[in-house]
Amino acid sequence: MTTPPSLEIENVTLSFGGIHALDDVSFTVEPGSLHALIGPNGAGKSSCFNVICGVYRANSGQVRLGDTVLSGLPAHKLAGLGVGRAFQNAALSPGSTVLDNVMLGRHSLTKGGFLACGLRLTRKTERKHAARAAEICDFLGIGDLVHTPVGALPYGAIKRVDIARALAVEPVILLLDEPAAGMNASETAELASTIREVRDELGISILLVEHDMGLVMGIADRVTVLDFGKRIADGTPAEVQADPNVVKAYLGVEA
Ligand SMILES: Nc1ncnc2c1ncn2[C@@H]1O[C@H](COP(=O)(O)OP(=O)(O)OP(=O)(O)O)[C@@H](O)[C@H]1O
Repeated sequence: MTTPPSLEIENVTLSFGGIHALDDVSFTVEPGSLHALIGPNGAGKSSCFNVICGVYRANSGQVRLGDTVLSGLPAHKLAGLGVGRAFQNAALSPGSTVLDNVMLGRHSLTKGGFLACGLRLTRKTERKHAARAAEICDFLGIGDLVHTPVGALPYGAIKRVDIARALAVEPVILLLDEPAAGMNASETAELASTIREVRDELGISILLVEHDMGLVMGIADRVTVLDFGKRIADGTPAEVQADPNVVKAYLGVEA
């Protein structure tokens, strides 16, 4: 297993009119680690996620994966560079099967993509990609659902399909935006152990953007905390939990 490159977020600033969504934010996702980005409502987590995956362009600062500068690249280029991402509102095709949705993630791995290749994609190649997509579904515990339309699945399974699609690009880093949003307690606990397995068994670095401090504290190696667009803490889960600035940001009171 080769060591993945680190993801560097360096002095990133993002404004919407007069609102500083991100104010000089820096942190590093170390190779093979599970790094959580947390903060209260409006702290800037989604803005940061969107800057990293090319949806928003930062006013200043840089995002790098190893030596590759990601800032300024369009979102669709990132998959080919080893960045997999799953969104808060899984943008899946509900009428298509689980396997067909996950196969869309294989798109970036074929020269020019499936659409460009059209009929030139050989059956053998397609079978190879379908087998890998099914293997990823097995890994995520949805292997028995590959022929089920996504629209017929319970919410927890839909989120897994979205993660499977992100893993189908064979990423070196997986970006997860509030994957537990809308899940019940047992779905959240199962998801937490799956995320841990992605790190431990696949060796993929993970950036987990999450509102819920409770979820990340048990699984993250390192935690960055944002509040009002600023980085207010960065450390191990125990360090940030004991940080008075973090307690104040979450509870609105001095520790
Ligand atoms: N597209 C936008 N246009 C204008 N302001 C925005 C936009 N997106 C975010 N903001 C503002 O930027 C700030 C950070 O918002 P962001 O959604 O990144 O926070 P968040 O930490 O993800 O919050 P939540 O946990 O509520 O999703 C907020 O003040 C928000 O109102």
